[in-house]
Formats: sequence, C-alpha cells, structure tokens
Amino acid sequence: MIEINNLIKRYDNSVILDDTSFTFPSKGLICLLGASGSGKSTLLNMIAGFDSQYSGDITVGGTSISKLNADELCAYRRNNIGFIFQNYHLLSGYTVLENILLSCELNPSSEEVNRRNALELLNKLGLSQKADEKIENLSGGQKQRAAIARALISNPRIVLADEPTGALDRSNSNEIMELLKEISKDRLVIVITHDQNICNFADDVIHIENGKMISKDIDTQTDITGDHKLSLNMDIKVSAFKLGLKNFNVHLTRYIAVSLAISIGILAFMLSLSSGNIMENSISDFKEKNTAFNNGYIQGQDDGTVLKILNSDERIENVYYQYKITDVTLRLGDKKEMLTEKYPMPKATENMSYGTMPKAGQNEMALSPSLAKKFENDISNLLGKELTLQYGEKEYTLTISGIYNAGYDDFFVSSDIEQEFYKNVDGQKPHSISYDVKDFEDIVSVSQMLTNKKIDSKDSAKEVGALQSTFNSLNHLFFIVSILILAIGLFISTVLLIKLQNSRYKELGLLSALGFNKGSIQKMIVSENLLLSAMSAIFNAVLVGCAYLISMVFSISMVITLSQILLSILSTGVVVIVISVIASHKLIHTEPAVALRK
Ligand SMILES: Nc1ncnc2c1ncn2[C@@H]1O[C@H](COP(=O)(O)OP(=O)(O)OP(=O)(O)O)[C@@H](O)[C@H]1O
Repeated sequence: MIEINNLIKRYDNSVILDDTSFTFPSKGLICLLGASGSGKSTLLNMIAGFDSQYSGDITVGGTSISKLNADELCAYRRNNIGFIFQNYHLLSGYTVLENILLSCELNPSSEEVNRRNALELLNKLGLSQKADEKIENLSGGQKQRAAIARALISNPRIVLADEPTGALDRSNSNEIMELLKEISKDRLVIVITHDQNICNFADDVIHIENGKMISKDIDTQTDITGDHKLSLNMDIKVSAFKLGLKNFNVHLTRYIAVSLAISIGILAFMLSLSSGNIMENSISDFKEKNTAFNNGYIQGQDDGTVLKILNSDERIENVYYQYKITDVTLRLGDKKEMLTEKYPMPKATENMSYGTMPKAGQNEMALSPSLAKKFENDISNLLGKELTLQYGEKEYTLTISGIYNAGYDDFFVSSDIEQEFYKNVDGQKPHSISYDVKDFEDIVSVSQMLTNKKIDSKDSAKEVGALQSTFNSLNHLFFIVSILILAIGLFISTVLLIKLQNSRYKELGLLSALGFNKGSIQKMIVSENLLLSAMSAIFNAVLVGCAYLISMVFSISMVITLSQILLSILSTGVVVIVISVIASHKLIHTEPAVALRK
C-alpha cells in the first residue's frame, strides 16, 4: 500500500530519517516504536502529506505523493487518510456530531447520509448517547473515541494514529486498541506508541533507530496483494461561509468584545468631530442672545480717515456717523418721558437684564432700567410692549425688545431707525461712528486691525475671543481624549484578535489534516473576518443611535450629520477588516504540519 524509498529527512543540520526504505501492507495494524525524537511523528506527517520537504519517495497505491502539489495533497488526505491525534484535536464549542461531520463537509454524500453514517459509527463506538454533547464535556476515553469516529467517517484506506492512547489509562487504552485492531481488518492502521503493551495488538512492529525503519516481521513487507489505487478526487463542495459562520458563533464572546472595543473607539472619535457642531450651535446661541454682537463703536472726531478705513474693509458693513440728538419724547399709555439730550453709546458691550438689543429692520428699542422704571415698576413686563418715540417732526412706534444694564436714562433703537434720526442733523460734528462686522469669525481680527491703527473701538471682540478660545481648547481636549479612546479601542481589539487567532493554529492544522485545502481555509477565515466587520459596523450604528437619543433626551447640543454617521459605520467596518486581515495573515500562511505542532 505504502512504499517508502530512500527517504531522507533533515531539520537544519540534523538528519532525522537517513536513507530508509520500507513497504507497508494494504491492511493490518502496524505499530511504530522508537525513542523520543527518533522521527516517528515526522514520518507520519510525511505519509499524511503534511510535510513534503524531504528527499526520496513515498508512493501510496501506486502514486508518488512526493510529487503532489499542496492542493493535491489535501485531496489525497481527504480521500485516503484518517488521522487520529494524541491530544484528540477536537473543536471545543462544537458537539460530538458536529466534530465528526466536519470532515464530511468535504465528501460528496448528502448531509442526511453523512449524519446517518456518523450516528451509526457513534453507536458502534458506544458514544451514541453523547452525539449532541459539547466535546469539552466528554472524558478522555470518550474524546478519543469521537476522534476515531471522525477519522473513520469518510471510510479512509489508511488510518494514521499519533499516540492515540497517550493520554488514556490502561483499560481505556486497551478498548481503543481493540477498536483500531477491528478496523485494521480491512485497512492499514499505523499507530505511533511508546508502550510495549500496545504492540501486543500489532500485526507488525516497526522500530525507528538511527534514522532507519526496521521491521520485526519480514512477511508484511511483501504483502501488497489486493492493493488499492490511490483516489485523488479534487472536487470539494465545502461551504466556507457556513463553516466561518459556525466558527464565528463558537468564538462569539470574543468577537463581541472586539467589535465593542472598536465601535466605542470610533464612536468617540466621531463624537469629537461633532464637537465642531456643538461649537456652531453655541455660537448661534450667543448670537441670538447678543444681537449687537457684531456692532462696533468708535467715539471722537473724525476727519474722514476712520470712515474711509472702515468703508474700504470688505469685512465691514453698515458704517455711519452718529450724532447727539435732542428733545426726544417717549410715550407709553398715559406715561410720557422727555430726554433733552441723547448721545450715541456703544451697543455691543452692554449686558442685557432682559430680552435682546434691537435688531435692524425690526422697529425695536431697548431701554436702560432707570428709564424703563419711569413707565412700569416691574420692568420685565415691558418686553414686547409698544412705545411711541417722537423726534423732530416724526413719530415712530417701536416694540421694546430688551432692558440693558446702564446706570442712566438711555435707550437704543434699531440701526435703520437711528440712521433716520440723523437725516435731520445738519451742521453738527459727528459724535462717533457705528459699524457692523459681517462675519462672527472676523470680529476679533477687525478689532485687532483697528487697535493696530490706534483707533479705539468698543466692540464684543473680548467676549467673542474668549468664546473662541474656550471652544478651541475644548476641541483640542475632545480630540486628544477621543484619539486616546480610539487608540485604546484599537489596541484592545488588536490584542484580542491576535490572541484569538494564535489559539487557532491547531484548529487550522486539524482542518488541513481533514483535507481542507489552503483556499477553503482562507475563505473560511475571510468569511469570519467579514462577519466580524459587519457585526462591528452594526454595533457602531446602534451606539451612534444611542448617543443621538441620549443627546436628545438630555438636550445636549450634539449634532451628528448623516454623512458623519455613515462615515463612522463605514470606517468601523474597514478598520475591523484591516485589523483582522493583519491578525489572521500569519495564521492563513502557516503550513499545516507547523500549525499542528504549535
Ligand atoms: N519543524 C521542525 N523544525 C525543527 N526540528 C523539528 C521540527 N519538527 C521536528 N523536529 C525535530 O525532529 C526530531 C524528530 O521529531 P519527531 O516529533 O518526529 O519525534 P518523535 O519520534 O515523534 O518524538 P516523540 O516520541 O517525543 O513525539 C526531533 O528532534 C524534533 O525536535
């Protein structure tokens, strides 16, 4: 069945198998004995096609497996080899039946037939009661029986067992060996052992000594009658996605932890971006409360120079001279008040007790508290009431928009009304200049420009500057904290993923031993990575939704735009894919024999 010719195996400079030849029969139980490190597992790995780095030749059923490529070797294992490991190599999280059916993923029979065969086999091995039990709940002997069932389910011509009784007590060992003896009646079973007692079950015992294979029974070496041709069916019907899904389920807790760590990190980062929106909201709040925020006031005589500077600056609009006015009469109901002189005053620096400063185009006015008290004791009641202002020939009906904190009798009117007053002023020298800055962002720089030109302006630059620097510091703080959370999230999830992948070498070695080729193992891992990425994106979407709800319930002025939400979800998915591809790269590219030894 198996012909080994002039086999030489080296690891670096040490020769493990030294130009040895041997012919295994087509059936019977052969024990491989030898000192520790003599090369028993190495030989079994080469017969199984895990390792093809050797010189010499191994021919199975008339085909030299030494010349097969990696995919052909998988097909060879799939169709001809059943492998039983010393430490069982059963997958935790899977039931006994699922572990056995794993190797049926690759055979062409229907799921129903495979299931029936598996149950029959379990019955024969005395494990039918445990079919739906999780593998980790079985005893050592039961696990080894399950591993034997998995090796036999595809009815292989050759069964290779690497110390199948190494972890079992005497009575369990004997039971397992009787089983192997039974199945060796119609196939070749090669068993590695250190135990002379086990050799009592063998038809032949082969010793590996000084790199050579030495048989005690010469007869078997010529018994190649009834040999079978090697089967190399390359078709695989395996559903890598189904397997990926199952694995994903088995490792769900760790995958959830990874997804949460990344989603929270990215959410924190996105929230820091939305702090820009918080700033915009707060600025519009500020503008709402300080309607004269963009007004500037320059007192003193002007020969036209200052007016020219203001008019020629693109950031500035609504520039006009202000004059002292006299004999203004205010009437509200039956109360009347006369101001013999009224000087223009700076608007932007006044603090409001109630309401707002008058807005342009609104026919509004704001009063100082002492003037307001002359019309009503409870000055807050005045807001919204209409007052008649008479100046010169003209009468204006103005709505009281606010009360501001000046300590003398005074008022402000909307700038358009104010400019109406000055139409009748003639021959008077201007008292001051009023101007407006178009954009909030330019208030500080315009004030700075005037200061540089030694022009003393009363404006809200101090307040606006303080607001802007608070927001800048807040933005920085948000950004640093969110980068930290993101880095911690990425670190935790990378460590978790790498640890998870490192724990899976044996699992992938096992799949390879079962005949899964590299391509289908890669597809399975890619499916898992995609599922993880989708789950993280969903978590992120849910977290963004929660953040949104919380901000609404607690009226936190947090605004996340739709594009930021989509970006957050998309980047979570992409980041997870990148991390998991990096984490699984080594795993995917590890040779099966190396994976099994890890
Ligand atoms: N991938 C490898 N790289 C380097 N050396 C290796 C590798 N695999 C095995 N060896 C070495 O080859 C020798 C034979 O190893 P092997 O596992 O085949 O021995 P064994 O007879 O099965 O031993 P044991 O009975 O202790 O399991 C050992 O010295 C081992 O350290």
